[in-house]
Amino acid sequence: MANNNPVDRLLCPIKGQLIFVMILACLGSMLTIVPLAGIAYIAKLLMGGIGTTAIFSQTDLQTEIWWVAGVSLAGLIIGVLLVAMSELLAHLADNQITHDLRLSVMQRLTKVPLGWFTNRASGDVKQAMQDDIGSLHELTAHYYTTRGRCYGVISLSAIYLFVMDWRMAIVSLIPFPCFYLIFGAAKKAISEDRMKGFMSGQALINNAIAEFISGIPVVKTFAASGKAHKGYHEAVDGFLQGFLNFTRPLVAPLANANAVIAPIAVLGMVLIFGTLFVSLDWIVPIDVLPFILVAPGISSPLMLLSFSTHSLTHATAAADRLQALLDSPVLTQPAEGKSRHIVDNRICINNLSYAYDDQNTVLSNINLTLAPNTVTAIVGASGSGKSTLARLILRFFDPTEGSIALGGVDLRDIETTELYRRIGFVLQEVRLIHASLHDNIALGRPSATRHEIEDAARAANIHQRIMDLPKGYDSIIGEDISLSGGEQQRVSIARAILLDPPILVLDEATASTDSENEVVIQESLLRFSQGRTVLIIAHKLDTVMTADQIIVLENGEISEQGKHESLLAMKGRYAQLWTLGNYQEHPLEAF
Ligand SMILES: Nc1ncnc2c1ncn2[C@@H]1O[C@H](COP(=O)(O)OP(=O)(O)OP(=O)(O)O)[C@@H](O)[C@H]1O
Repeated sequence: MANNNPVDRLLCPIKGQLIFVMILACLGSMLTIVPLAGIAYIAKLLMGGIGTTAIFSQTDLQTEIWWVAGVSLAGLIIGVLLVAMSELLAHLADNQITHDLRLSVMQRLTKVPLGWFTNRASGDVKQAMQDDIGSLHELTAHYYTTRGRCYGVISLSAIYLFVMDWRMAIVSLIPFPCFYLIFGAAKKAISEDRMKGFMSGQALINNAIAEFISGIPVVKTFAASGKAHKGYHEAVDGFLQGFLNFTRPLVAPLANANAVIAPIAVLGMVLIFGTLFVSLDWIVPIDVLPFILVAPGISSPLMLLSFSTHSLTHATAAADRLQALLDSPVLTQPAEGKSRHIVDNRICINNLSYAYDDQNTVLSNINLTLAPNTVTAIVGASGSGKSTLARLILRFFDPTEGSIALGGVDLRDIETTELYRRIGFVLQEVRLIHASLHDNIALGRPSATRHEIEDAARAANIHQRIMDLPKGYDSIIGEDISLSGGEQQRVSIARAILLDPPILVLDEATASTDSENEVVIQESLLRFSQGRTVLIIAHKLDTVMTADQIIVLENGEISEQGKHESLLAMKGRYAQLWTLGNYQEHPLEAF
């Protein structure tokens, strides 16, 4: 049966190494017990135990003591070396898996549909790439060696004590099962409801903090009313209550459990029962020494064992998220060569429907052709599905029903690189990278000359703004310059223009631009779109009134379709939107 444990699946490539480091750590820590046993043995020799005076001459006794001391020292040195080696190998294994995981996540991210990113905050990806891989470090680099060391110390100590005297071993080890009894009872006291309350409180507070930080300007504006902080306060109070419910039943039992196995408590047990057994003549006083030396040393590895389960819980949650990321569905890539059948730059949308989830169909039964050399505009109320349609043409997602063909070939049969070589796009949400303005514009064509980049920037009406900067095109975004939303859009328009694609999709490409710049950009886009297949999504109807066809979307369906004049004459939804927008006829400024 396949192993579905996310930790096991993620750590599978280094499982062998982890088992090996665990065994090394176990052996190493066992050897560190040898000096304690050696000390006890030497003490017994010196005190005349084991009938030594009878069998050892003075010289033999000295030789025996040197031997034992030598073996003890060797045990200690080899033990420490083995433990150190296990730590080193665990960190090497961790480096390997971290490196491989980062690469796998990156590779996966390059294969997921672009629409995947619209559904996820970049914070999620950052959490997986940085925080979750960091949590796995606890597991790979430390958990297995810690467990190995603990098992080694506990098992060899117990065996050694039983070999020394089984009765003393039993009474010396009694505190340790007691620890688990008390600790186990405490864990049972935390019902699933309490655990859920604590976890959901934690999630609520995380969201509240994120909202609080992102909304600080608003919070400050409304702080006088005191209401703005309410959500945050409620989340904090809720978390506190959940935290108290969760921890209250734990505090006392945990303190008791820890007290029971504290080294001093174990030593107390050893001394009390040692005295008793000596008075009963079951053992001689020197027989208590191994228990004094070794039994208290079991406490800390036992505590470490119980705490190390925390890192396992943490790592399991992290592994879950990472595995989900690695299992994200990828965009199916067609067999090579199908793109060769693309005959022109015509886009045909056939009976297309799309739903983001099972319940809500966002687009239904769309039939539309975007012919080469024409500009098609999509208008409609907010939420009518305009951006979704644009994203489907860009293959951010595949249609739920129906198909989109480019030059007679289904988009699903066109390799991604070929698709984006043919279709350029400028979307509402602009993404610029932390690099120079030159590199940002040349992102899709790194071989472009400075002259070509400047021409593209001129067409997007951003050239002069860039030239006014002290470092010009070499200004690093985010370091040398902070661009406004409109300026960012103009940089991304320059980027699309430089790519020179035969098909262009513009989704509110000038939405953040002021009216003056908008007119200039619309004019340059108009020049640029000549001879291409262009799809424009616009909120402002007057910016697309000269489009070859205007599509009116209503609740995910095409309600009207035609040229500006014929749509106005229909006196339908378009005419209504035109009247509501109080637009003026000024065709020169439009497409
Ligand atoms: N990633 C998504 N996941 C789920 N639903 C979505 C997603 N993106 C959009 N929607 C929903 O799909 C519907 C259409 O959204 P879309 O963004 O396509 O509309 P729009 O006409 O472009 O709106 P606007 O003009 O405001 O940008 C809306 O109801 C929206 O809530």
